[in-house]
Order: sequence, then C-alpha cells, then structure tokens
Amino acid sequence: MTEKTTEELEQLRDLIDGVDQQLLHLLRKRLDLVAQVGAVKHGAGLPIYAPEREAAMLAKRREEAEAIGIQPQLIEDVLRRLMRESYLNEKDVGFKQVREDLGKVVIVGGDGQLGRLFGQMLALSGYQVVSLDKDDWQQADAMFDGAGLVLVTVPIGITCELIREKLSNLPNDCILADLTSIKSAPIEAMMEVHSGPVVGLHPMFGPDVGSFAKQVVVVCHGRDSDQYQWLLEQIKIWGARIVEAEAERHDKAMQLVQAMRHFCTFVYGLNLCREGVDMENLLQFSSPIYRLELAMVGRLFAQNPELYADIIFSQRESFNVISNYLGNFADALKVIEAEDRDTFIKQFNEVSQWFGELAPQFRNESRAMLQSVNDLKSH
Ligand SMILES: O=C(O)C(=O)C[C@]1(C(=O)O)C=C[C@@H](O)C=C1
Repeated sequence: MTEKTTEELEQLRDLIDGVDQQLLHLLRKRLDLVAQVGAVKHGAGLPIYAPEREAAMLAKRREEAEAIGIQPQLIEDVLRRLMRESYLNEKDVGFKQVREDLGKVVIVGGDGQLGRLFGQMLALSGYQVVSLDKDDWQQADAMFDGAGLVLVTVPIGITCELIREKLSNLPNDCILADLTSIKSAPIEAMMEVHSGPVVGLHPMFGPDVGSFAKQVVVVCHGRDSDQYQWLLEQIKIWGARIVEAEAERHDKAMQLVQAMRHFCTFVYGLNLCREGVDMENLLQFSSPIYRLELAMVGRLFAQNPELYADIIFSQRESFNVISNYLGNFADALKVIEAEDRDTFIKQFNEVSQWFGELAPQFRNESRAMLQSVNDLKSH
C-alpha cells in the first residue's frame, strides 16, 4: 500500500468511526424511548410485543430506505434486532398483574430452569411465588395452604407419579397446572387428584430465551377454564402467543417435533463421534449451512442428557415414528446404492410438490439465518 492510500484510508475510517459513534448515541436514545414505552405499557397492562406496530413501522422504514438508495432488507434487519433488545429491556419494568387477589403461586420443581423462569415472570408480574423442590416436602402442606396456583414442572418421568402421590390435597379452588412437554397423561393425573380448575401448558421454548415475546405456549384445557383465563392473559402480556390444542393431537405432534427431532440430532452426534471426525478440520471446510447444522447438533450435547432422555423416552409411540424414518432412510439408501438418479430426482420432485408454497418460504427464511451465521464469523 502506498503512503497516499494509507492516509486516505485512515481519513475515511476516522469518518466512519464518527458515524458509528453517532449511531451509538442514536441507539442510546432509542433504548431510552423504548424504556418509556415499557413504563406506559406496564401501567396500562399492554403486552410488550405489538405485531401491528412492528409491521406498520417496518413497512414505512423499508419504503423510506428505498427512497434514499438503501436496501430495505438492511433497515428491516437492523430494526428487528433492535426490537429484540426492546423485548429484553421492557422486562425490567415488570408486567401488569392480571389477577390481584390470587394468593400464593407454588412452583413444584421451582429450582429447575423452567421453574425458575416462570417464577421470575410471575414475580415480575407482582405475584407471591414460592418454590417447592425436592427437599421441601415436609413443609408442603403449609406451602399449599392459601395457594391460588400450583404449577408443576418436574422431569417428565416423575410428573404423573408426583401429581398422584403429592397433590391430592390442594385447596379446592386452587388452579393446578403443569409445564410438561407431553400433555395427555399429566392432565389425566391432575384431573384425577384435583376437583378444581386444571390446565396443561407446554412452553415451546427452552429456559434460555431472553424474553417470551413471539414465543408459543400450548394450552390444553382441563377443567373450569374460566377460572384460569387470567393465567393465559398473563402469559400473553409477557409477549407469548397462546395456541390451544387437544392433548392427544399435541402429544402426537411432539413425537415428530421433539422425540424424533432430538433423536436424529443425537444419532448425528453419535455418528460424528464414532467416525472419529476431526472437527477442527471439518469446520475449516464448513459452508454456512453446515456450520448451522453442526451448531444445532453441538448445542444438544451442551445440555442435560437427562432432559433429552426424558423427552425421547416420554412416549412409546415415538419409537414407531422413528422406525418409519429408519425405513425411509434404508429405502433412500437403496436408491443411491443402485445409482438410480432418476428415482432420486422423481422422489425429490414429489416431496418438493408436497411442501408446496412452504418450500420457497423456508428457502427465504433460511437465507437470512445463513447470512447471520456468516456474519458471526470473525476470520
Ligand atoms: O411501540 C411499541 O409498542 C414498543 O414497544 C416499541 C417497539 C420498538 O422497539 O420499536 C418494541 C416492541 C414492539 O413489538 C413494537 C415496537
């Protein structure tokens, strides 16, 4: 590089630094305004997540970007990232309490990750929350006395047994709810032991989410839904979407969405490990999609094996679903073994047709994800 080039570059980079610093101040200003919005919403009991406002704002900014020669997607990406920050910051002011005369909330398994998360959200909404964990059963009667909600979030394998053995003496009008990732059996157990309101919930996210905004909580009704309507409203105020489902339909979907998904990821990792793959070497050659795939596999093995064993072993029927997959895998392997390209392409087209409009939609969604993965690279 010549001296002149170096000098020119330095001058321009100084100017860029100046612009980036202005951006920082603008960001500070925006965060402060959002904090004020948070306080107003808290007072009025409005949910954090305001989809109509987001859609209108994004459309307007996209238009304005285009008018001054900026890619609309750029401003959309930036604003979506900023709004994610808004969800986190709005949490600091707390949430409106929908039901003020509830009495205590007892979280059975309150020291677990999901229990802690729900305990925190309920406390941020003004409820008195107590945690009942393994060593607290001697005080259980005193804890349940005056409880308005008992929320069960213990490992799937012991949920039904615990409900039947320990929760048969709750106050009559207390709501009994659970957060288990299967729904039929726990709801059946809760209905059996408790004559008051019963509801099954399944948060479709892990305990490491920063905010409930845009997350889904599945609700399977048990008994006296008017008594726990406030709880669903409360969850909506936290930003989540409530999806109502029949317990059986939910459990069937979970065989694919959870058991099969996690099992395949497990086998993928097992295979890498048994093949003795040199990960460093592989990562050097990884395309963004492969990096994303490895990240999805690797993240499983950074978590608790008990949790995944619970999920995979929770429904006997999952075995059939996974067996069918194995059958399709074997069939597809035969096509490759026979070097039958035509059949492969024919089957590919069949599946593509079956996906229909969702295929191009998923292509667009994944494009943004892959670009983000690439952005994360530092060399
Ligand atoms: O305008 C609001 O209601 C806000 O809460 C602010 C904001 C934003 O960051 O612009 C954040 C979250 C909402 O989903 C919409 C917009």
